[in-house]
Amino acid sequence: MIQQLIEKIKKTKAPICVGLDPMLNYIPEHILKKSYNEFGETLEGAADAIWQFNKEIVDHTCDLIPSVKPQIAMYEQFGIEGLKSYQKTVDYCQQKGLLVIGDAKRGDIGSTSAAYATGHLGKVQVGSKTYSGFHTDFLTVNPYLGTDGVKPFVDVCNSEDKGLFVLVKTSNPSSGEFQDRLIDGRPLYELVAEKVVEWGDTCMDGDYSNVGAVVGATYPEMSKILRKLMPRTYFLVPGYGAQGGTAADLAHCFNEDGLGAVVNSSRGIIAAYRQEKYKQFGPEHFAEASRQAVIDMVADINSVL
Ligand SMILES: O=C(O)c1cc(=O)[nH]c(=O)n1[C@@H]1O[C@H](COP(=O)(O)O)[C@@H](O)[C@H]1O
Repeated sequence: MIQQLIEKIKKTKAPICVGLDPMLNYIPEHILKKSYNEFGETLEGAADAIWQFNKEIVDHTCDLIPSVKPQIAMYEQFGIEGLKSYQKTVDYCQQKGLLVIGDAKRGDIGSTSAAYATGHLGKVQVGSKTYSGFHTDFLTVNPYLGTDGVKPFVDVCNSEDKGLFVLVKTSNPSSGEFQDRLIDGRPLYELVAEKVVEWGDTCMDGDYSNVGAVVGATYPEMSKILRKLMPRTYFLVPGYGAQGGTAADLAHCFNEDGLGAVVNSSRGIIAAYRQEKYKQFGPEHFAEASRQAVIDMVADINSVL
């Protein structure tokens, strides 16, 4: 699966994914009004609004990008109706030729992880039939429970040709509370990185592994070390844009071949029309503002490669 992502990155010259993290307060009034008129101010109305919003952004950016990353929490907050919009978004993006990184950060004891892996990446058996639940191409995984919590995801990657991004060093301000703690003189994120390499060795797809790592753009010194520790691991790099990460901070996440990382921006793209820089588009043309923000992000990142 990682080779499919690499092919699309090479074709678009855009090592990015657009984070589809819709919040109602980013959604322009005209979309909200239409959905509320049809479904009322209900969970169904909200779910319809986030779907319409996503669809327009995808329509305006899909020719420029290789991948998207819907964050499931943004959908789950609207219950089942929200999850239906998550599913519709995944289907639509895949129809448009995009690879979908499901951001669900799952991980549990082995048997429960196996069910998560089945639901998000694999196939479930129902009597004589099999079905794909959310059928995303990649999934973010929390490694806190250790190898037996991660292995079921790796197994599904091998049987279904899917991919993972395992949290190694996250972008948030408190990430160091646990991740930077020294164990036998070494930070925990390095030990997790070594495990990710070990898990990934069983799941190679060409030069890179289908088991990738999440490495935040907000900790550039650490990404430099991690890039060396994990030469054949693809990085999903969140934290660019809204969280303060810059192109200069990203340079170390890439290998010398210009590959090795896919940079996410969510609010910076989907809510671009609210930024001073893109205000001229106005809320009616929010998706055109997103398109321009994608063009600017790609140019910015390519300038450091
Ligand atoms: O796994 C992730 O994608 C993730 C890991 C991390 O360390 N930091 C992080 O921000 N994310 C996600 O990346 C997205 C960042 O959104 P923006 O800050 O709006 O670009 C959100 O969906 C986060 O949940």
